[in-house]
Amino acid sequence: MIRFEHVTKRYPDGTTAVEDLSFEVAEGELVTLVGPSGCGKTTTMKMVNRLIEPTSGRILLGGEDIASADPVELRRHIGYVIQQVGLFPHKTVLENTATVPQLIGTPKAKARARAAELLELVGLDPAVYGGRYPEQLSGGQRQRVGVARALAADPPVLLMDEPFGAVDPVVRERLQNEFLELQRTVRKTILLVTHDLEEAIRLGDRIAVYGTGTIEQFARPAAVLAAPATEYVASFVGADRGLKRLAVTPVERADLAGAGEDGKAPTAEVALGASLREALALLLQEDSGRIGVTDPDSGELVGVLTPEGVHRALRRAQLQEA
Ligand SMILES: Nc1ncnc2c1ncn2[C@@H]1O[C@H](COP(=O)(O)OP(=O)(O)OP(=O)(O)O)[C@@H](O)[C@H]1O
Repeated sequence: MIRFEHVTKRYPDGTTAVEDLSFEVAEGELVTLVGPSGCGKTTTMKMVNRLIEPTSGRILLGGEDIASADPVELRRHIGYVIQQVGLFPHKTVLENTATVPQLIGTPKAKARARAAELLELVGLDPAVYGGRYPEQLSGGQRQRVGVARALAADPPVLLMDEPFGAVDPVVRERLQNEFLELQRTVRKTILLVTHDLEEAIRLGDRIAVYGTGTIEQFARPAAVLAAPATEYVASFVGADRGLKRLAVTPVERADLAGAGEDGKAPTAEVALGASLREALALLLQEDSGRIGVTDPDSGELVGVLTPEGVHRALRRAQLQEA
């Protein structure tokens, strides 16, 4: 869907921001770009909607070279979410969200109805928040409006630059979870920039770990944690990658013990597919040392997870990635 072919960007002062970059984001995939400050993440992203033009190489969107597209037309198909959100201060939340559809000619009533739906989707009741101005919202709520606004024109592609950067860690984690939930429904092709490895791991279907101006490793989060491609990536992911792996390893049936072996129904539950981290957090609060695991579709109990199960799951993940 988005394809970089040998893309280099050199700024007029001679700074090489990215060099010979080649990678691809599949349709409906969420790829996170992670790396230290100044490594070229934002430059990479801004070349996709032509806010920055590459020096050499080309970028294809749905098979078409974007260099031959009209930049304004191009940007209509690409939602853009930035950390400072960039809401219009003198417009209400509803008006802000309806801006792009109206710009592209959607009748006002229809644009507003769609905006209300989207606000609902990102967890803001339009009846409560629709009439407010941005300054009357918390940072997290503004961030959600930013996401709703980017989705309003229903673009197939979303670019997100540190979209959850401006909020505290607790709100951030909640927004990330909500966003993943949302992505399950909307299935956009997303390029998301972050300097936070945890965020990259939690959100990305695949991660691009940047060194200076180049991608050191492009792989699934679990693979980056299990087998860092270079010394640099190993030091970037750090010594606690065993713990980070909890966040990317799902609870599977094979990890479970039979339900009701001791006749007592578990008092806490997670669904199959939840992360081990989530499961372990619950497990640590349970005196019984076990939690129930349910089928995400039917809600039925399919087994229980114990500390041994967590251990088994981690071993399984290690073996799979080895
Ligand atoms: N207009 C410009 N002119 C010259 N150099 C630039 C320009 N914009 C960015 N750079 C340089 O290009 C490099 C990559 O910048 P970029 O903004 O892409 O990094 P980043 O990884 O997004 O960083 P951060 O996480 O701090 O936002 C940096 O060395 C930066 O100083």
